[in-house]
Amino acid sequence: MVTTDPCAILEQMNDAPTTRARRLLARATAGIPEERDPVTHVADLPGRDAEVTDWPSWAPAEVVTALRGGGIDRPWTHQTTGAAAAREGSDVIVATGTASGKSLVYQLPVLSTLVTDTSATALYLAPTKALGADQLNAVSDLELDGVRAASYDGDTPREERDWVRKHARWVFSNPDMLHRGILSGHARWAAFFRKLRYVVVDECHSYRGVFGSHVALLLRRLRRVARHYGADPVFVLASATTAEPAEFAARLTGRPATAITDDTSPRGPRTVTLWEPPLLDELTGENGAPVRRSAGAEAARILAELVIEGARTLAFVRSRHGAELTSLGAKRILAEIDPALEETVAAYRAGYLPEERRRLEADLMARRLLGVATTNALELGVDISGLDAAVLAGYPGTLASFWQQSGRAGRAGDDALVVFVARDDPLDTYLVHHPEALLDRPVETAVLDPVNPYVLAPQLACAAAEVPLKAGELEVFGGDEARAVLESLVADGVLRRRPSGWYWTSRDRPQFDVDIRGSGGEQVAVVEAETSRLLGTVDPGSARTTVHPGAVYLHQGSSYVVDELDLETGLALVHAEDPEWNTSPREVTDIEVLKTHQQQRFGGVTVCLGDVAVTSRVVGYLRRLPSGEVLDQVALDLPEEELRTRAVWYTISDELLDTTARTGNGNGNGNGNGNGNGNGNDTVAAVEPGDAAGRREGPGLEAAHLPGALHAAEHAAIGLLPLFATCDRWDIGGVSTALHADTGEATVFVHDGHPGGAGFADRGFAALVPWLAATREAIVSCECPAGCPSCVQSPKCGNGNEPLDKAGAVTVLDVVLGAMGRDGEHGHGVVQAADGVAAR
Ligand SMILES: Nc1ncnc2c1ncn2[C@@H]1O[C@H](COP(=O)(O)OP(=O)(O)OP(=O)(O)O)[C@@H](O)[C@H]1O
Repeated sequence: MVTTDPCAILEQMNDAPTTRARRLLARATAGIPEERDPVTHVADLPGRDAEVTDWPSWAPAEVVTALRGGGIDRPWTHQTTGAAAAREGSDVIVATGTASGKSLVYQLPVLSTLVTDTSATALYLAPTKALGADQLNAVSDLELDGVRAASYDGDTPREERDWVRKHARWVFSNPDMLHRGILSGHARWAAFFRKLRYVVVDECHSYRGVFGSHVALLLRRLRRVARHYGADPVFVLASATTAEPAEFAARLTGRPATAITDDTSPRGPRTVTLWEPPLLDELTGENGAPVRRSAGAEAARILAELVIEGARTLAFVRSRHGAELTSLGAKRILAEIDPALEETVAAYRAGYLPEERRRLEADLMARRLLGVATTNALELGVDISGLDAAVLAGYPGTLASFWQQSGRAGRAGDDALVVFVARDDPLDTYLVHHPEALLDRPVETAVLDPVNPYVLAPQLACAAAEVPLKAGELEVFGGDEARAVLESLVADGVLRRRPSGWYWTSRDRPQFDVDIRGSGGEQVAVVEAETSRLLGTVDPGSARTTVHPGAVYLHQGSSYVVDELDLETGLALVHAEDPEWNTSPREVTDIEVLKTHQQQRFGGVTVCLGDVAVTSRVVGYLRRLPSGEVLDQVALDLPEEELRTRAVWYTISDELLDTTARTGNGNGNGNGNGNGNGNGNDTVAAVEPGDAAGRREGPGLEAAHLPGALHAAEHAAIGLLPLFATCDRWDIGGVSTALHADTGEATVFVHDGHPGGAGFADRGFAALVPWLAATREAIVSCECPAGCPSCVQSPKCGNGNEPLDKAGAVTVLDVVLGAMGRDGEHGHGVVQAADGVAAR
């Protein structure tokens, strides 16, 4: 409506967006009624000017000329500081923001050395083949004489491999190839190792969890083999911004490193917006819970609006399928407005060739493309920056990724918009209502645990097969832990102990049986029955839940349905089919405490960290529409499985529960049905009927509500742990019970999802108070009446999210936090340990 009232005009002028980012935001929210305003927070982050310096005098002129020709006129200060430290022989980790020129920090010393010492060699490792190919192209484009950079990965043709081994001086590879293709036959690489001067570990923050633990041991193996040939290479690590980079580098490589964290690259100002999609009136989810519009659908709408404004935008979506759907959604909206705009939107996911990535980068730069919906494939190492906007559909799992993705937007001198759209889960809900947890917190350090015996055992076997292990070498592999693992390897006949050390005796190479990306054991092959094409492999531990008969399996954007799962032969047969539903397994689970490593008592609350055995059986699956609507449940009969891992748990004594019930501490009037006789992974464990009944009464945690309250508290805690440990909610599980046989009390367990653990439970134990406080906050800040996916429902609940008692969960957490807070000394002891490393 046009107004002529001068006051109103003045007001409108004051309200009018002043920056481009604010104008884009106004466009994205235009037409949304105020009562459905999805924006929960807007923050304007300032920009920064570059700090440039001169090229170091030690860099040969031809190297400087080549780099200048590649577009770098003068280096930024942090680049020369890092490069100089590496040049002087110190291991370096450069942990600075997106597009801050980390590549130059290793290119400068490596290229300088290769040019001046014509026999020197270097190794570059990337977590993905695509990134390795991109970085190789960047170096090859410099056209420096004699550098002979070449890739050695799964795609390198056999006939080229010989040439690379003999002649390449800078080899671009990945951890998988280093493990299977280089270290396993290192004698053939003797000349390369003898002169190895640098090892570059790019995007090293992605080495976390079980994979990170494997890579940490792999890098120790690499150093040993290099030493065997008389070389002692300098390690240069590049990482997204991370907390405690020096400590992380030391954990990853086993040796101290100099950290470069002072980012002197220029950065434009950014407006970061937190966005919570509205609850839908027309749909309900599991157990009648309200559901929100999906983050992907919301991102499609925002993407379309920004494209209309001519803003170059990347939308990050968590799954490949989701990225395709978001791109399609945006195209559909644009087609109705201007068919020409439809062509400016595309989807991008992993598996694209380097040339395709290049084309995409070029198209975005030339504005032939304006909007791209992508998985995190465009997060690592790709040379796309300076965009107008980034939309993040769902929290990418770590703050490092959050900043990495949002850093694609913003160039010096021009402001950019970042929109974080919450998915319907507790962590995202928490974050959009607690901007400080997203915007003001230091980036977390990556969690890995190189002394996990399940990782250490196969890695030590590989190490011994490469070069017999000597007693003096064990410190770097974990000292006592390594000795214990070696003893068991000897007892099992895997290794032989001789006075001079530990020897691998078989003719076979152990590397081929050790999957560094999995958690051990034979992978299950997913094969299309009709064509016999191998689509991919699945961890043995997750095969029952991801490729059970009837499961919908997504591969590279295509959908398949599983016909048969044979666990003995490790084979899942599938056929191409794209049903409108997805599937989620139902399981029953039991947990047994094997050993308690740490225990703290706080009055009636006890918190523990220890080893557990989790036994689970998949008993069926739900078929669910993308809207969340459940179609039906299908029964399955699969064998039981045992997982030995680490867990953190808390117990509440009967007395404390009785007090709570009597004093009405908490309102306990949720909707839990308290049947308490289901059990499952991430769910309530078996409870004898009536065991809790009769013991507890009152308005607080009364018996009938207790299983649902514990179950809901457990779900929300699983959802929030990724805030404190760099894990995904799918990396961890949980079990809750009103009476556990081993603890004798009401207990909530949260456990690592991998054999031996990956350090996540340890992290949870160390950060118990802030973690449970955030869990409580996530529940109370959700507006739903009785529990929904944004707070206490879990997408992977083995029990169909029953029973769940939202209000009871708050009471449980109040009781636990109250007890820990009351017993101040101990309580604080635990909190302080929270910032420590998750080492054993
Ligand atoms: N000193 C410099 N001056 C100008 N441009 C530079 C400078 N250093 C690097 N660049 C350019 O900045 C871009 C990003 O560099 P680079 O890919 O090395 O950054 P990065 O920190 O590794 O990025 P990512 O966060 O994607 O890993 C490249 O196009 C590069 O050419």
